[in-house]
Amino acid sequence: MANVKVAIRVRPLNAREGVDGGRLAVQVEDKLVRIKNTKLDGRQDGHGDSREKVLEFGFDYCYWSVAPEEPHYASQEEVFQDLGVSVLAGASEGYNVCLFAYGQTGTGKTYTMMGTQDSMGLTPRICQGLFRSDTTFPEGQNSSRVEISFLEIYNERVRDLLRGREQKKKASLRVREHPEKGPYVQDLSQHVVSDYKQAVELLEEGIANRITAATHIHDASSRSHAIFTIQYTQAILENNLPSEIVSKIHLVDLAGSERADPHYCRDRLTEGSNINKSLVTLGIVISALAQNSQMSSSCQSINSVASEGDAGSTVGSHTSSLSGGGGGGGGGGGRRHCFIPYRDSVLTWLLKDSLGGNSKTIMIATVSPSCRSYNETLSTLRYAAHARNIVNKPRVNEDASVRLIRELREEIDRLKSMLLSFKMRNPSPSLSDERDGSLSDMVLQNELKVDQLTKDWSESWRDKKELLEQYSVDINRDRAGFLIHSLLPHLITLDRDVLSTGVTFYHLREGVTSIGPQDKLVEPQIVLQGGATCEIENQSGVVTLRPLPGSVCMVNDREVTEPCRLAQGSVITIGGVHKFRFNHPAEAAVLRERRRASEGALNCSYSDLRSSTSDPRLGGEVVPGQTGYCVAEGEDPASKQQCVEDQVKYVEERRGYVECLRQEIQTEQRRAERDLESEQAHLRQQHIDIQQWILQEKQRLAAITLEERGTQEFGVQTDPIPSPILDSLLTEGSEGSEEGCGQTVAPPSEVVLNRKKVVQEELLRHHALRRAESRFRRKRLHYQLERIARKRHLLEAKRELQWLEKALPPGLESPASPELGSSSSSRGRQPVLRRHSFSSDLLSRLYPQNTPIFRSV
Ligand SMILES: Nc1ncnc2c1ncn2[C@@H]1O[C@H](COP(=O)(O)OP(=O)(O)OP(=O)(O)O)[C@@H](O)[C@H]1O
Repeated sequence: MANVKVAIRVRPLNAREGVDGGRLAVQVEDKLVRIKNTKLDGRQDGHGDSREKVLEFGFDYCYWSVAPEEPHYASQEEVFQDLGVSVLAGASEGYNVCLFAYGQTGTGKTYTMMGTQDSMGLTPRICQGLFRSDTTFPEGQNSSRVEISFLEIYNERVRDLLRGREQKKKASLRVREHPEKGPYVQDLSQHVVSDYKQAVELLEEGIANRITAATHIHDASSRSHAIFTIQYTQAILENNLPSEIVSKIHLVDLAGSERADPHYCRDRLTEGSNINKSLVTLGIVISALAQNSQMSSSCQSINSVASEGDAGSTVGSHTSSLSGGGGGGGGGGGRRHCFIPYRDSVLTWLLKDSLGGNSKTIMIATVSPSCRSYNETLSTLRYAAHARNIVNKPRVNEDASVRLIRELREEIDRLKSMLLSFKMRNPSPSLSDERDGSLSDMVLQNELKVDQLTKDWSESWRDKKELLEQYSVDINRDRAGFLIHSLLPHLITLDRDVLSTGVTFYHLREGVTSIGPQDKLVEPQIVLQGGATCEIENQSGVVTLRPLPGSVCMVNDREVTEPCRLAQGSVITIGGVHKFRFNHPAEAAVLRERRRASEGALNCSYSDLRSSTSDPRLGGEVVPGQTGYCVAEGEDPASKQQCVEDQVKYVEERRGYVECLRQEIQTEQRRAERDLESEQAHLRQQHIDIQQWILQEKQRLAAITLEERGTQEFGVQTDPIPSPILDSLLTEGSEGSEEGCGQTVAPPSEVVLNRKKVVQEELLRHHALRRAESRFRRKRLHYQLERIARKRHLLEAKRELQWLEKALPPGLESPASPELGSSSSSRGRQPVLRRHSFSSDLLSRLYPQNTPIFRSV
């Protein structure tokens, strides 16, 4: 439980207030604020007027910021040292914290919360403090993440202040309520920041987007309530127990309350009435909460009344006016708890947790010292006095498992000390044995439980952390999308279900990742519905898919029955329904580098060369016969030599690669031909088998028919019976039986039954043959398409090689491949080639020697 802390800050007199001598109505002394009604000065004290001449209010902090030369002047730094530091302390302990500035328009809310160019306010100072607080824990034992969002509530609508320019005028965002996390703004942009500079840039961007306008009192009055939220997540390792605590810091700059002026334009009046409406709701909420808190704790109520002294009665009367008399008097007269109308305004709804909920809350009420603002200042002080009575229930936002482990550890300590004191009091073993034993058992049990829980939690934590380390999420500020980077090979689900909306990533770590249904004996790492099973092995970056018996696996729509190496971008289908895209970030990086290199070689050719050789101002060394190489300005001969060597090495590698592709195409072609031939032979054999079987069956049927009909003369054909003949046999048999049926109803004869069976069998065999034929045709087409794709790949590689060879210095070029022709060395001038930066080490790991890109299946 924690009361809302309240601070009062008195700003300097402004030009308007200073004209009539600048009479002051407010005084500050330590934690007391006195307000004097100067209108009563001329009258006899108290006579004929029930109003108090001087009212006194007690607060947690009072800041006098009227004139810097005064001894008790409170600067921005002093305010930060009290309020900002306690915000940071609360956040670092894992509490939600809210700091909000309330006050009449022009009294210094924005100055206090945001500050000016020369005088930083609380918000930027708190951001600064957040990025400094990493030193609280020993090195390497904690890490933190800071996410920022910034919104304004204008005319009861929520706008995202960090949505980029093009979306500035877009419709308002919706406020929703999560059953556990409470109210939140749907689609509000969150921005991960890693240093103070980024945080302040966001703050400035939001402030620039905020709606301000000139009013009679203030030239740049904020016309909206602004909520700057920092989500601060800390990962901590304490007593070997890793944990994560999350704290939300709301820094709120409310719009100023003001009296409606009929001379304002309609927009200004609507704004004003909305501002006032939400502030009145805030007042009612504060008042009702204060009343509830007082009822709940009579003790607290007495304390607060005592500390407020005379002001208590004033506050009490004001409560009823704010709450519309709904909750009875402020002194705890009502029996039932008041209803808190959080939802009556967007502001109170969003600040629900900060007011009476899970948050440590500080209110800073800003006032003018001038006697001209007596009424507004008094109203602000009463408002603030109410807020002081609100009791919140802040709790550390940590994982339930961590809390349980900590509580169990505390319990163990308690039991151990009980055991110790028991032993000390009963030194005789006979007396203490029983009790001692049960206590020891409890300690032991709890210790075992804690050990297990700590182990489980640490493992799951490590897994999660490892996973997070491999990913980085980039939420793009100005555009709608966001990007997830991962360094490990991974699968992304391609869901067929149109109603599925999530995206799932599966990391393929070093070793074997098993994929299959949950009901397997050993639970697979990737669980799929249905009977689909396979394994994917990642061995030093080489990822291989291994289908398991009884499951159909396809890679790029081609069925695989043997282990198959996966390449970047492959589409895998497991069990016909589960589709994934395979990504290999390291391989993709190498491929991108290659592409860039070949594009670079193509692009930076003759134009570079021409300029480097013809324009001496460029400073490139022009060597007759060797023009165009490594013409980076001022490069020394050694690095040029190195550059040329690199180029030669790269060309060699590419040549090997082209050769490897060519061989692979030939091997694949031979394999495909062999495969198709054997399949064709199989088909042929199948066809012959069917024919032979038909012949046998025909003969068998003829024999049975003859046997059955005895002397009846039925002609038996001796040539092979194709399917239509069997059909006619069946018809013949049927006709025969129909004839019989014309006279007597007899069961079908054995011949008829046999014929039917044979016909069915024949149909089945023909159907199987047709299926095998169409499979064969598909396979042939597939091989053709694959060959085309391989050839295209080879062509691209050859073209790249051609360019690279052309770029080699004369004398250095190795003999070009016969297919490429002799074009490379015959050209007069050579194109410029830049140095390539990819690692050949990585390349050889990803593409080990003799590993074909298209793996045979
Ligand atoms: N403590 C202070 N010291 C110096 N100047 C101050 C102080 N407080 C406020 N001011 C000045 O008073 C003027 C009004 O302040 P500010 O804009 O912060 O008021 P506000 O309460 O946010 O007004 P509104 O509610 O209309 O937005 C500004 O020019 C600001 O620089």
